[in-house]
Amino acid sequence: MASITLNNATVDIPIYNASTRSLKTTIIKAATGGIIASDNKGRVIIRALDSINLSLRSGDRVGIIGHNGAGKSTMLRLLSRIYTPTSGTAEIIGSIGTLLDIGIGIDPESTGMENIQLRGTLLGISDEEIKAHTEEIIEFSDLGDFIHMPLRTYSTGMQLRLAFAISTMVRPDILIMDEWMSVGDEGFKHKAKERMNAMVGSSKILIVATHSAELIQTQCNKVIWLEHGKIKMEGSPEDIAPLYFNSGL
Ligand SMILES: Nc1ncnc2c1ncn2[C@@H]1O[C@H](COP(=O)(O)OP(=O)(O)OP(=O)(O)O)[C@@H](O)[C@H]1O
Repeated sequence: MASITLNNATVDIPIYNASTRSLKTTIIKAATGGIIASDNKGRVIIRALDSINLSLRSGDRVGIIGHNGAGKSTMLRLLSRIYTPTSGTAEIIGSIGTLLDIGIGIDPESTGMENIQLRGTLLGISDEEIKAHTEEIIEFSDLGDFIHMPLRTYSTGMQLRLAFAISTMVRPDILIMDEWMSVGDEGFKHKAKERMNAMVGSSKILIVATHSAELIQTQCNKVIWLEHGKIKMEGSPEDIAPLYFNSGL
């Protein structure tokens, strides 16, 4: 079973080096971004998500759309448990896998082998699971003996191959992605697509933030349209996508 329940979930990001005084003149709301405000202690905050109510169940394949700064990445971070709500609640049941910033946690001075361990640990994967997948990651990334060399000796494409192979080693209940990942040269792209499809196919809930109408039409059965940190509309791709993509945003 996998489920996500957000109840009036709000995410405020405190900004420590901004002054509230200069904001008093900013009456007109910016066209993009969350709401700039001050909290009850007078500190400047950005309300990136504002009172979100959401209920997702197994079988939901959700596309999150919205203009720049609407709150999509913040939503992905909240659903990945990177952020906790400032107020309201987020109940997330099921194992979570993310394909966000796949290069994070990759150390250029460490070897490929060491990076499998480092990045795997950062993704919350147990030592046993990392060990069980190591051979398969080496084979999939096609790095041969380079796996024993420091990452700074890899080309960008080689680094991406390894990062991708590590990030896709597990099959989570809830898969959270920032756009569709396309990595490597033509040969690798094909393999990577198959592996992505397998990961997406076995996930119970898929959440992808995207600016692509095609991705929404082909992969999603639900769309959430965010604007200034709030849900503006929620519904089927057939209903929501034309409204959003034809709105000139
Ligand atoms: N680390 C941060 N510090 C301060 N403000 C932030 C931070 N991250 C996001 N914000 C603010 O939160 C709001 C939502 O940002 P978010 O990155 O979630 O938007 P987005 O919809 O993913 O945008 P984009 O399509 O441009 O990536 C914006 O107003 C942004 O200024």
